[in-house]
Amino acid sequence: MTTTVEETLVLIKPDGVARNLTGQILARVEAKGYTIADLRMLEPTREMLVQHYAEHEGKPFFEPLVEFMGSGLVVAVRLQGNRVIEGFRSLAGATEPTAAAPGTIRGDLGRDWGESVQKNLVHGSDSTESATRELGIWFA
Ligand SMILES: Nc1ncnc2c1ncn2[C@@H]1O[C@H](COP(=O)(O)OP(=O)(O)OP(=O)(O)O)[C@@H](O)[C@H]1O
Repeated sequence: MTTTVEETLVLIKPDGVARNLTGQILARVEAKGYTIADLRMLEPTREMLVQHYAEHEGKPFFEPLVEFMGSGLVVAVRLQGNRVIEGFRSLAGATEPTAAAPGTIRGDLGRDWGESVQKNLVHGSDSTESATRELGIWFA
C-alpha cells in the first residue's frame, strides 16, 4: 500500500477544553503515530466559525452550533500523518457520542447532554479539500 502523507485540521471543541480533556485527546492522537505540526488555543470569532461551518448555513442547528463553538476556548491542531484525515475521523467516532463506538474519543469520553449533539468534543476535516480550506481559517 502506498503512503499518503496528509494534513488535517483537528479541533478540540469548547466542551473538551472545559472538561480538561485536551491532554487525553492529544495523547490518543500522538499514540496513534500522528504528528502535531502546529497547535494553538484561541476563542474563535463568529466570522471564523461561519466560514468553518459554511456547509451547514441555513440548517436549524447552525446558529446554536456557531454560538456553542464561540462560547469558550478551542484548541486547533494541524495534524500530519499517513491517511490522517480518515484515520482521525475513525479515532473520533460517530458524530453522536451515544452512537460512537467504545474505543473512540467520542465513544469513550463524549456524553449526551440532552440538548443536541453539538458537544461531541472534537472536529476533524472530512476530505483533503476541507482540510486545506479549514487549515486556512484556523492557521491564517
Ligand atoms: N442535528 C444536529 N444538531 C445539533 N448539532 C449538530 C447536528 N448535526 C451536526 N451537528 C454539529 O455539527 C457538527 C458538524 O456536523 P457534521 O455532520 O459535519 O458532523 P461530523 O462530520 O461528525 O463532525 P465534525 O465535522 O465536527 O467532525 C457536528 O460535529 C455537531 O457538533
